[in-house]
Amino acid sequence: MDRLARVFSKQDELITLDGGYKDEYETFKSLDSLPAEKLLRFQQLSVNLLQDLEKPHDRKKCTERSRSLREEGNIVFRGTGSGSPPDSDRVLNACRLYTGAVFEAEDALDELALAFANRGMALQEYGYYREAYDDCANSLEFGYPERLRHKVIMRQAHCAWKLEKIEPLEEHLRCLEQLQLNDTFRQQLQDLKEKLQLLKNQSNELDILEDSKNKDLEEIHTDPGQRGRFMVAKETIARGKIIFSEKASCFVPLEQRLICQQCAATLMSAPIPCPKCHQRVVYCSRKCREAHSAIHRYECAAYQRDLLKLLGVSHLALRLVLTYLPQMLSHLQEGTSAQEIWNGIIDMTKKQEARETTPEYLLSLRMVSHLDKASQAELVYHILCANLLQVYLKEHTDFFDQFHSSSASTKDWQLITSALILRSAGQLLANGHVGDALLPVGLEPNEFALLQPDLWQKPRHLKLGQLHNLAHSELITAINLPYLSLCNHACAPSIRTKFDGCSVVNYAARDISAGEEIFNCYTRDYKNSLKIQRSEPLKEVYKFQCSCAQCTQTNPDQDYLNFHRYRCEKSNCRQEFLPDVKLQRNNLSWWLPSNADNLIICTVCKERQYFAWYNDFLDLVESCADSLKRKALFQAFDDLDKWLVDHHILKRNLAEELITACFVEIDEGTSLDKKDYENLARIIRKQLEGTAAQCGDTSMEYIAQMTYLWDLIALRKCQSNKKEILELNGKLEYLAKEQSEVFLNYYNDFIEQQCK
Ligand SMILES: C[S@@+](CC[C@H](N)C(=O)[O-])C[C@H]1O[C@@H](n2cnc3c(N)ncnc32)[C@H](O)[C@@H]1O
Repeated sequence: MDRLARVFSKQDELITLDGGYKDEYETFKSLDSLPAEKLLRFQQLSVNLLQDLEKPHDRKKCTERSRSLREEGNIVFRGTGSGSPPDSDRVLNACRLYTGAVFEAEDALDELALAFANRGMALQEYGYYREAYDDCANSLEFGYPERLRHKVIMRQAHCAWKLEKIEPLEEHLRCLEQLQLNDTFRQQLQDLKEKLQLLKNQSNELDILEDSKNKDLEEIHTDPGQRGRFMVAKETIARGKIIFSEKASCFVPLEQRLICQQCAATLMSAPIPCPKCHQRVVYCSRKCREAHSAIHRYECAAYQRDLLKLLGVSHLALRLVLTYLPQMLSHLQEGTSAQEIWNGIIDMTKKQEARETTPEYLLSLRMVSHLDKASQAELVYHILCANLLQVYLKEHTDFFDQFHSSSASTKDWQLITSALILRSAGQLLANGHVGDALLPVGLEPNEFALLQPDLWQKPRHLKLGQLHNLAHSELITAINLPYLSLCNHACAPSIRTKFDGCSVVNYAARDISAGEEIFNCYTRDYKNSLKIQRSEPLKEVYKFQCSCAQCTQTNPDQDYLNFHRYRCEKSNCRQEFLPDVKLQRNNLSWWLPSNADNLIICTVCKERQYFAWYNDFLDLVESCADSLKRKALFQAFDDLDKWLVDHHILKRNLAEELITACFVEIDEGTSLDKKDYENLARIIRKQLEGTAAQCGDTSMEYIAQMTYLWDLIALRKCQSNKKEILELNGKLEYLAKEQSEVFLNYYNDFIEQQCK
């Protein structure tokens, strides 16, 4: 980052942005008219930076590291020694080591092929047949030794049979027929042929095409004032109903998280890395790798240099341009100059059609941008990022080859590309979204959820009592959703957005009347923040002053303050009070280390509150392993009612501490006594009530907390009833598909029977 800042500040000295900001094209055109010497120096700085970022690559080391992990995996897989872990843990541990071997091999292809082959074997034994099938294909692709190929093809055929894929199975069997096989393999081949015949007899492969198209419940209106376009309900929409769904036009993983670059899957059992870009890009399947290749071919060299993580929103902007520029090309071929092409693009953005007929890229091209209102420093930063990416595409990829048949020159297309990246960056600052998902607690960004032996008993089936360990809500993608971006902001949103990989589903968060505007919330909502905490980013980033129903009422902070209601600790007062927002410097969370000097004063008797109980409570949490201290902890929790009223947010934070500490004990095999479990269940239920009140009963926060109750019910440590169990089950709708499958399996494995 420092290096980038140094280069950018040198480039900044070379350019001057004269006059007001016109548009993205004019910006780069004016750069192009710098004096030749300056322009050369300006571009050379980017070229040098890209060269500097190149990392030396030692293939021998890759080979050694990969081999060593593979050999370790082999030892674990064979499970020598009497103290070997149970079968499923042993195989999953081996998968984990083989995955390490796959990653470390990078482009040492011999090792890579062996690592994939071994992982395929372990995945097959575990029951991940689709993934094992892919790994066999990976291993063959990367040059698995000729004389042993029949083993891998046999495995592939076996997986194809398990997956009931008739055509691939036939093909693998045909291939095996032509190889020299010993008796054992001949016998296996014969068995598989019989299985194929059986499959064919019962085959009735009907692809059920789901009609995912919902009836349109919304339409777009335009406000001639500053609010621009906005979305309105065509008819009454009941709470919980799906209003619309959308597939992202593109996304990038946040913080270099290793999620599938094509479909954003997070729970991977057999990540397939790109062997060239140093373990930074993965896919959940060969199909996804294939589908993403049109984009990755232009990003691979940038990942190798670790360039993209330096560029923030400009990476998403690049991806948007890589995705839609080729789609627009046929409309722009005729343009003979950069100016003509740019005019063509702007003309396209002005035409209005119905949503169904609007190409996706036009929805993105029409998003609002506030670059004209950006500060000079911000603007220059985005210009330099766009320029750097254009230089990168020119110097390190064949991106510009696709324009050879067009009438304009490569130089024209370079200008257009920079301008489009800048335009997209400006638009994404005001329109980009951040997607979330539930992941295992404490998972490192380079670890894979489905390879954690402590969690799983079989593919996608958690072990008993482990659901709470899959309840960490994490931000994983920066994502472009141009249709959702048409919703204006209100601090009390009318939609609840579910992120499902690279798609979203938007539910009505409350009943919406016909003709009512449908609002999204761009910041934390009114129950989770003070007005001032929201209005600053809304002004800074989205360039408007919020005048929504919540912000314009007499006490705009009342709904948030209700979760900060205290009872004065002075014995001669003991009155309920709400803290004074101004005295608190707009931050009521005095318990966070960053606000430690924020005092709370009772607004009735004006006495300072000392909260002596707070540290005592945390000490008890620390000593939760001791059964007597644990009893004292439950008592201390009940005592919080003396000072914290209703669903005080701090009470909920402390409940979270208590619940997590107790579950650490449970995870370690401690059996709590009956009363402890009763107390724990009572506190979790109370916690769910509080979370429903502040965040809603379909929020990720609510679902995350629900996992604790499900675990207690599954472990038969607390009583439940059909109504509660079904109610909780209903929340699974709000989880991404891959997570809801795991939750549903858990429900079927351990909970459903208790409903009867
Ligand atoms: C994600 S876009 C929303 C759609 C936008 N109105 C359009 O025409 O494309 C965000 C931008 O819309 C405008 N906007 C959104 N909510 C608004 C509100 N409540 N009041 C005023 N302007 C708003 C701001 O310019 C903001 O930066």
